[in-house]
Amino acid sequence: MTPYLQVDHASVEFRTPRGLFRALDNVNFKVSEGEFVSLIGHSGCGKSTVLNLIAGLVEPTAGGVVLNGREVAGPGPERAVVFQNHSLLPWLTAYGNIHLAVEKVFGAQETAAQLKARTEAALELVGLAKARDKRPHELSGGMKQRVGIARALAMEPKVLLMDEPFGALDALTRANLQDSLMEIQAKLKCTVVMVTHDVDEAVLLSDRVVMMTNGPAATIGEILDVKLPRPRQRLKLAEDGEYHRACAAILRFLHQGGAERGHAGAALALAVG
Ligand SMILES: Nc1ncnc2c1ncn2[C@@H]1O[C@H](COP(=O)(O)OP(=O)(O)OP(=O)(O)O)[C@@H](O)[C@H]1O
Repeated sequence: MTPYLQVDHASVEFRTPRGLFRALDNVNFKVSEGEFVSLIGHSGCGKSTVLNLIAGLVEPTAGGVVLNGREVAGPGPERAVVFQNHSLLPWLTAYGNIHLAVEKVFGAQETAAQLKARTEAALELVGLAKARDKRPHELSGGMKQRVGIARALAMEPKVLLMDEPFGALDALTRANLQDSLMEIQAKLKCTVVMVTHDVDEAVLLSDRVVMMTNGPAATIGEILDVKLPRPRQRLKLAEDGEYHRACAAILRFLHQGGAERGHAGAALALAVG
């Protein structure tokens, strides 16, 4: 079967003042349509570079990315990105930020009423209908991330790319948004690739977790299937043996395979113990 999305034996080198730096080496994995895949690995290993490669923001030096049978050759509206820091335009309201993206993607073929309906539906989807007229400085961190997610989803992307979307949020807001994301994904059945540092988050949300080795020249170490039925409820998972086995497998990889000997390994050993 042809995969929906494939990072196909991709390598990335960056030019630096000290010469070429090989960030990724022969990264190869496939994602099915509607699947939720997380990328996890130690800080600086190359997770964002993989995501940017899929987004078309970084060019591979070897290999490539194929989406739905077509080679990715730059950014496109069928691949929407949500960053850790919301990246909203400060002078526009929540409605305005989403509407701008909607207009860019659908403006040429749809009426003003249709664009308005799309924008309102996206606000509704993330539970922000009442905050539509607020500007980013009037919104909490979690609300800003919700607007960012709504803006990305309003573009009806084939693939939603998320780079540590909840990394800057407190634990409760984060849990809340994770639950919303699971509901939204169940409803829209979109394909998601998400970068995270958080083992629990990866297991809770993902169908598969792609574990990366440390850089330079990072590559895929292992891929874990998360065999937990959906819908998933975090409180029930706390007592689920399969959930704990999945978390332990990732921690083991990060500790043994992904971690450099030294500080990173020691820190994770504390987390496991
Ligand atoms: N434009 C660039 N030029 C030079 N080096 C870069 C560039 N972008 C990334 N790198 C390097 O490539 C490596 C991978 O970076 P990347 O941001 O993908 O890692 P990451 O796993 O997402 O990190 P973190 O978890 O800390 O966000 C790092 O060593 C980084 O310094």
